[in-house]
Amino acid sequence: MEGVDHLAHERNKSEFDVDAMKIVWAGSPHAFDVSDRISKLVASDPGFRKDNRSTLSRKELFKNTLRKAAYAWKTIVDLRLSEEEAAKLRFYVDEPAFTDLHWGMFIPAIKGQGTEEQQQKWLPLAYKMQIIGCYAQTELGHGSNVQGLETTATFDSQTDEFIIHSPTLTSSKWWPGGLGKVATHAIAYARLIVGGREHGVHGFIVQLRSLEDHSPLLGITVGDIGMKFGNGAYNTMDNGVLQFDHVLDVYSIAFASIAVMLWVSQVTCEGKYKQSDVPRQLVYGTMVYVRQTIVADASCALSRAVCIATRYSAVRRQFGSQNGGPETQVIDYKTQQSRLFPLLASAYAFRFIGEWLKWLYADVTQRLQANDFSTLPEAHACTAGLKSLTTTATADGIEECRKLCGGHGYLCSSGLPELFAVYVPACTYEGDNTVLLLQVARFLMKTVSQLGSRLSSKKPVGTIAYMTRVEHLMQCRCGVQRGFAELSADLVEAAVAHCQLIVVSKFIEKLQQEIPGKGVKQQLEVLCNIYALFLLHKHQGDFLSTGCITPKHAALANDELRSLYSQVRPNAIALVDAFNYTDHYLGSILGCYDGNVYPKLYEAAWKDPLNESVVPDGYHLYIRPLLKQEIRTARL
Ligand SMILES: CCCCCCCCCCCCCCCCCCCCC/C=C/C(=O)SCCNC(=O)CCNC(=O)[C@H](O)C(C)(C)COP(=O)(O)OP(=O)(O)OC[C@H]1O[C@@H](n2cnc3c(N)ncnc32)[C@H](O)[C@@H]1OP(=O)(O)O
Ligand SMILES: Cc1cc2nc3c(=O)[nH]c(=O)nc-3n(C[C@H](O)[C@H](O)[C@H](O)COP(=O)(O)OP(=O)(O)OC[C@H]3O[C@@H](n4cnc5c(N)ncnc54)[C@H](O)[C@@H]3O)c2cc1C
Repeated sequence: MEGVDHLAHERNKSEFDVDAMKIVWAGSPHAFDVSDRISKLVASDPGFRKDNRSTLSRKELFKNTLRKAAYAWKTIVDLRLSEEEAAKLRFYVDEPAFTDLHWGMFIPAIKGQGTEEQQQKWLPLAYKMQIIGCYAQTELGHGSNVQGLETTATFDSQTDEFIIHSPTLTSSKWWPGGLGKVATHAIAYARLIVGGREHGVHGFIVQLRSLEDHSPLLGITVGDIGMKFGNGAYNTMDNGVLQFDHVLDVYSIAFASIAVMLWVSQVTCEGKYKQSDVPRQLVYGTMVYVRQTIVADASCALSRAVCIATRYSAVRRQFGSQNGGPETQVIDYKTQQSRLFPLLASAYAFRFIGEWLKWLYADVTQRLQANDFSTLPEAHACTAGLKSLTTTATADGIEECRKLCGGHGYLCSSGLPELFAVYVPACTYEGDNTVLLLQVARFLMKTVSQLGSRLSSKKPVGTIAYMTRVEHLMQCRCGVQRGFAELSADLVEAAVAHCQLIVVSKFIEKLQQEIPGKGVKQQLEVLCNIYALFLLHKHQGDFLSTGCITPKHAALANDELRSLYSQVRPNAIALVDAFNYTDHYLGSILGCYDGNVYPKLYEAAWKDPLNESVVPDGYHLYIRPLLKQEIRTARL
């Protein structure tokens, strides 16, 4: 039944203006227009086909990614796309590639930490992709503990150059995306040594490969670190290993073009190190920037999984047939709703927290430029904490969506296994999620310790303003200061609660704005209430044990949740349509717009390479001898 909309009856039930909700989701009419146009452009171009990823070998997969990146770049140049349109094109191409690190970390690192002179030298080349960069921080032995990195950068006052060296196996750079096979340059992080003294970890721009024939420069050993989790998935990326060797050959390094990122500190020609008066934490600035983009991306990945699971739940029927009539749509089961609708609410909540964090980041950047560093600790805590919260919830949410789709969710053609495999490293990269929560906990404890302190006249503001209203924090401040490590598991829970408070309060603030479109605000209110009450329900033990609510409140919250799920039910399909995803982007038979799932699943199965022949390769060697009881004599 090609061309029939199997979900039309669901769409007819909706009680709000879907087109207006699409604008809310996109952020503005302009953002919607760009997103809509570029998504259709990508979907209609066979050059961006992606349905064969899970069956390609690593080499074929990687070559295909190189082709797509070159094709994407040609499209961007030929169509003279703006930066906003180019970023959307990358988003809808939907394939991790070296270009992400070039545009997402290498360029921002130079913009954020390089001197004006360095920016003038490197940015024009990088913008035209005449050099391709990566971000080489993590080593085999250390990722989280950045101050523990072992690579050294020793200033040689004779030649005015830095000699970069990997002194041990564990100091090999390990993981940087784009490094393995593509990057010509890296921002490499190394301990700066000047005149025999160490001055902590700094970033250096290092050329890795020849711009003529792509061979590694002298003293540089570089390659890919190998296959990662899942088929296709993140294996389109060449995460790499890199060693610098200068030990007996200073010229090898002199050959390379190396420059320290000097915004935070300076090394004079006479070989003197000068720390400038900006906080040294600004060396970590690129991570703050990327964490903020990761939060904005979480809602995209979660909404995609939720869209697939919601549409399929409306198509799928099991049990409950009355008098030979149709069986029950699984979306009508209360258990299905109680698993699915909080995820739908989370997708919207994360969308709005992403928007707010973008604003916070722009605000702190503006202040830094005016030498106002006062909000940096809060910005660090918010980006770290929200990155941790949203990526954990999204990875778990994608897996829950797979289960919500039953057996068919386990097929690659559902799109969910690959989405999970691509997404789940977000819980680790840009800071392990627990390590990041410990940073939030540290920030909270510091704030608590300053509450009521005679030495500090500062009142907590922004996301920690509520602390002045929490009386018992005043009593517990001394104990926590002494026992941080001992209490760290509990403090991580407190950090999550703090971040959830930010998400809920920013969702509520969003609803205080004018939101046009019939019924749109009402739908968002329902989702906001689901998000908050679901948390209360899930953590009711904590709320009850701390006396924040009574058992009666807990029961009422649960009743209210059930009623809210019923209100979402008729609008569920329209709420996921509002994401405005093309079938190409969703990459899922279960989530296709028209809901025509079964014929598509059946057809896709026959396209599997195993079905190219009726009798499989290997029959004569392994199956027939087994059947004929000849296995003992067969040569396996
Ligand atoms: C196809 C063609 C397309 C063309 C397109 C055109 C344009 C399109 C654009 C497309 C863009 C693409 C977008 C893609 C997006 C990017 C993709 C993302 C891919 C991700 C790849 C992954 C990369 C990485 O993983 S990089 C490595 C990241 N590593 C980490 O995160 C390490 C984690 N560790 C740390 O951050 C720290 O070291 C930490 C915080 C754990 C250290 O703790 P510590 O021991 O306490 O450290 P210390 O140094 O002593 O700290 C002292 C002090 O400083 C505070 N602190 C720490 N960090 C920060 C910070 N970041 N900011 C501010 N303050 C900080 C810390 O709290 C201490 O404070 P006090 O307690 O007050 O002293
Ligand atoms: C797909 C992918 C892409 C990546 N891309 C890049 C890149 O482009 N550039 C780059 O430089 N790096 C990159 N990385 C590396 C990434 O940033 C690190 O893996 C990450 O920061 C985690 O560090 P780690 O591996 O050292 O983990 P570890 O710190 O070794 O973590 C192991 C375990 O120890 C726990 N742990 C660690 N420290 C503490 C502590 N203080 N207290 C309590 N528990 C602790 C963690 O919670 C975790 O459970 C990438 C990683 C992945 C997976």
